[in-house]
Amino acid sequence: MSNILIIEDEPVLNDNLNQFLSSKGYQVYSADSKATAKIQLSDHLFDVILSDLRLPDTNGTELIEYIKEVAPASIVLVMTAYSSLETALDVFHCGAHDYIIKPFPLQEIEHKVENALQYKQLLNENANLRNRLQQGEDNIELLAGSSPQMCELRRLISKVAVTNTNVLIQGESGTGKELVAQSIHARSLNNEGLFVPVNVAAIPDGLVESYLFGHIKGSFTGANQTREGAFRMASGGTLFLDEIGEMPLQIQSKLLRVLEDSQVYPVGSDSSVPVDTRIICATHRDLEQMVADGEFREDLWYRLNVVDLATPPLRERMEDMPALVSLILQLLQTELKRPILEVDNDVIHHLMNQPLKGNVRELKNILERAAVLCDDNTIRVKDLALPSSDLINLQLDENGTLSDLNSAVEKFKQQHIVAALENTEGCRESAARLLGLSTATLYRQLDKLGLKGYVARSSKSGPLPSGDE
Ligand SMILES: Nc1ncnc2c1ncn2[C@@H]1O[C@H](COP(=O)(O)OP(=O)(O)OP(=O)(O)O)[C@@H](O)[C@H]1O
Repeated sequence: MSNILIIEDEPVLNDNLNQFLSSKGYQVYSADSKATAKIQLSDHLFDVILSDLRLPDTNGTELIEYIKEVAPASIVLVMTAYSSLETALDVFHCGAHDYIIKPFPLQEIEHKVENALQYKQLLNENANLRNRLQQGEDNIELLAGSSPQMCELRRLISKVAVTNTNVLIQGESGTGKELVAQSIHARSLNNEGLFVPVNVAAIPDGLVESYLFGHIKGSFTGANQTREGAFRMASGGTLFLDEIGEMPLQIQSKLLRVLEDSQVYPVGSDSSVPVDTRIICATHRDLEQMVADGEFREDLWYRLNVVDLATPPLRERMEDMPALVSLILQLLQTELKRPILEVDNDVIHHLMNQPLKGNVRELKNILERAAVLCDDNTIRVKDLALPSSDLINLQLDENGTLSDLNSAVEKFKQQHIVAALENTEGCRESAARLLGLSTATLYRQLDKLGLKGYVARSSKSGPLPSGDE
C-alpha cells in the first residue's frame, strides 16, 4: 500500500483529501505545518507528499527543499493557488515533481498521485537498470513528462515489460524510443541480462549479419577472430534493434528464422546456437507502408509488432516542457560540473513556441549549448540562440550586395545542413531523417557543398567518417 502525506493548513481541504485518498486505498497521513510535517517525516516513509505552498511556519519552497533533504525518494506534488510560471519554475527547481492549481477537482489529484507513483516506480527501475547494465551506464535517463500521452506510454511500458513479447516502438527521431526500450528492459523479467542496443542503420549492409548473429574466425576477409554477435550477447536479456526499417531484405529473412527457432547461425558455421533474447525494435519509418511497398517482410512485421508503442513528438505535448527542462538541467549540472543552472521565466515560453523537429534531443542540445554559453548560472532567451521566425537572413556576396539566387540557395542549404548536424551531434543518419532525406542523399549534398569532413561542435565522438568510407 502506498503511503501519502498531506501537508495543508486549511482543515477542510486537508480532511477532504485525506478521506478521498484513503477511500482509494492509500495509507494517508496529515500535517498542517512544517513542524507537524517534520514529525510525520521522522516516523514514516512516504511515496508521495502533497504539500501546500504557503504554511504558517514556512514558505513552500523552503519546505520542499527540506523534504528533498530528509526524504529524497518521496515524490513531491505542490498544491498552490498561485498559477504563475515563476511559481512553477520555483517549485520544479526545488525538486517538486508536479504542481496543481487550487481549487481542483478531487479526481485530478487522484490522477496526479497515480502519475507520481508510476514515476516513482520508473525512477526505481531506472536506478535498478543503472546498477545492472554494464553498457551505456552513463546514458540512463528518466522518462520525463506527465502529459496524457506520456502517462499512457508509461502505463503501456509497465504492462508489456513483464510479458516477454516482442515490442515495436514507433516515433520521430529524438522522442525517446531508446529510453522507452531501456525502461521496458529495466522492468522486465530478464533484467538480469544485458540490454544490447544496435543501430541497424549505422552498420554497413555487408556486416549486419555477422554483427547480429556472430561469425567464426576466418569466415570472411577481416574476420580475424570469432565473434559471438549481438543476439548471443543479449541472450537472457534484451536486444534493441534501432532503425529496424533500414535492415536489408536478406537479413530480414534470417532474423525471422532466428525468431522462429530461437537459434542463431553464426556466419561460417554449420551449427546453430540456442538463444533466449527478447527483441525490442524501433523505427521512425512507417513500417506498415514499407510492407505495402514490398520493402519490409510482412511475416517479420507481424512477428516484431506483437505490441506496438508510439513515442509522441514534443510539439504534441508541450505541457511536458517544464518537467523536461528541469530534468535536462539537472543532468547538465552533473555533466558540465556547474552549480545549479536556472532558467529565466521567458525561456520555457520561448521553447514552447519552437518547432523542435528534433524533439527532446534537440531540446537537450539547445539547453546544453545555452548552459555552456550563459554568463552566470542563469539561462536567458538570448543564450538559446533560437532562429528568429520572422527574420530571413539576406544572403550577401563578398561585396555586400545581394547574391544571385543559386548562390543564395546553396548558402542556405549549407547553413541548414550544418544546423541539422549540430542538432544531431553530428550523426549523419539522424540529420538525414531530420531533413527528410535519405542518408545517401545527405552524403551527396555534404560532398557537393564542401561539408564532407564537417565535425559538429556538438559531436561527442570526434571526427566522423565521410560517406565513402
Ligand atoms: N521523455 C523524456 N524524458 C527525458 N529525456 C528524454 C525523453 N525523451 C527523450 N529523451 C532524451 O532525448 C535524447 C534522445 O532520446 P532517444 O535516443 O531515446 O530518442 P530516439 O527516439 O531513440 O531517437 P533516434 O530515433 O534518433 O534514435 C536522449 O538523450 C534521451 O535521454
